[in-house]
Amino acid sequence: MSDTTAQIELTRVGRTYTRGKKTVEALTGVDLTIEQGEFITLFGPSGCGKSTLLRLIAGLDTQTTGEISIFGSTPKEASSRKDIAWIPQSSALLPWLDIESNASLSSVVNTRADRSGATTRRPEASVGILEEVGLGDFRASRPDQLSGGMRQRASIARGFAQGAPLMLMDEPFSALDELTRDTLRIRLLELWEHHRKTIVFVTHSAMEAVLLSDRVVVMSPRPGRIREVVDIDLPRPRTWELTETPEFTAKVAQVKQILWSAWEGDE
Ligand SMILES: Nc1ncnc2c1ncn2[C@@H]1O[C@H](COP(=O)(O)OP(=O)(O)OP(=O)(O)O)[C@@H](O)[C@H]1O
Repeated sequence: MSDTTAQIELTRVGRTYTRGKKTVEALTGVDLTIEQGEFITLFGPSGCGKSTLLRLIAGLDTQTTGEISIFGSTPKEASSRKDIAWIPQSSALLPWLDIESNASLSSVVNTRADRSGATTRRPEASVGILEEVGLGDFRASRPDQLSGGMRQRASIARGFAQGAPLMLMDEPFSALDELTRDTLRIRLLELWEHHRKTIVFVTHSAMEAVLLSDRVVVMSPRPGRIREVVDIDLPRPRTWELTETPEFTAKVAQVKQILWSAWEGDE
C-alpha cells in the first residue's frame, strides 16, 4: 500500500545490466520509503549497488523492475522540475567562474528553464549559504585558487542554493583528507539542520553514516539489495563530541555487524 506522507517511495526496484551475454543484477527487490526532511544513508561495500540506486532516484538511469515515486512523479519528471540536486564526489565547479557565480549557477539555469515553460524551484540566496560554509571571504576566488576541501564546500553550497527539496550526495567527501572530511561532515550537519532538505547520502564509512543519518540503509552485493535499515536514534543537533560516546560507538558496531553477517551469509 502506498504511504501518502512519503516523499520518495521505492517498490520492488531492480536494475539488471546486460553486456553481450553477460548480465549483472546490480539491484534487486529494493523497498524503501523516505520521509520529508530525512537524512538517509546508503551504506555498504563496493559493488552493492549504492550508486546505481542513487542514479535511479536521480532519474539518471531507469530501473528494470519496480516503481520509483518522487513527490508523486517519476524521477525524470521530478528532475526536470528541478526538485533534485546532485552533489558529486568531486566538486565539478566551472573553472572560469568565481565561487559566487558557481554557487548561484542554478538560478541562471532555472531562469532559462522558466523561459521554456517548465515549472522550476526558487533558488536560495547563494551568498548566505557561502557564508554558512565559511566561504564568505572567497566569493570572488576562482576554483583553482581554493583547496580541495574549500571547493567541495562550494559544491555543497551550490547544491543547497538550488532550492531543490531533495539532495542526492554520492560520497561527496571521499576525495578529501581525514581532517577535512571530519570538518565537512559537521558543516553538512549544520546546513541540513538549518535548511532541512531531504538528503540521500552514499558512503563506505559506518562512522560517517551513523554521525549524519536518521536511518542507515545497510546494503550487500551479489545481487545488490537492502539487508537492514537501522534507526539512528542519537540526539540532534550532533557535534563531534557525540562520536566519543559509548552510544555512538555501539551504533557504529551494530551497523558494521550487519554488514559482516551479510558477507558471511554470502560465502
Ligand atoms: N553501466 C553498468 N554496466 C554494467 N554493470 C554495471 C554498470 N553500473 C554498475 N554496474 C555493476 O553493478 C553493480 C553495482 O555497482 P554500483 O556502482 O552501483 O555499486 P556501488 O555500491 O556504488 O560501488 P562503489 O562503492 O564501488 O561505488 C556492480 O557489480 C557494477 O559492476
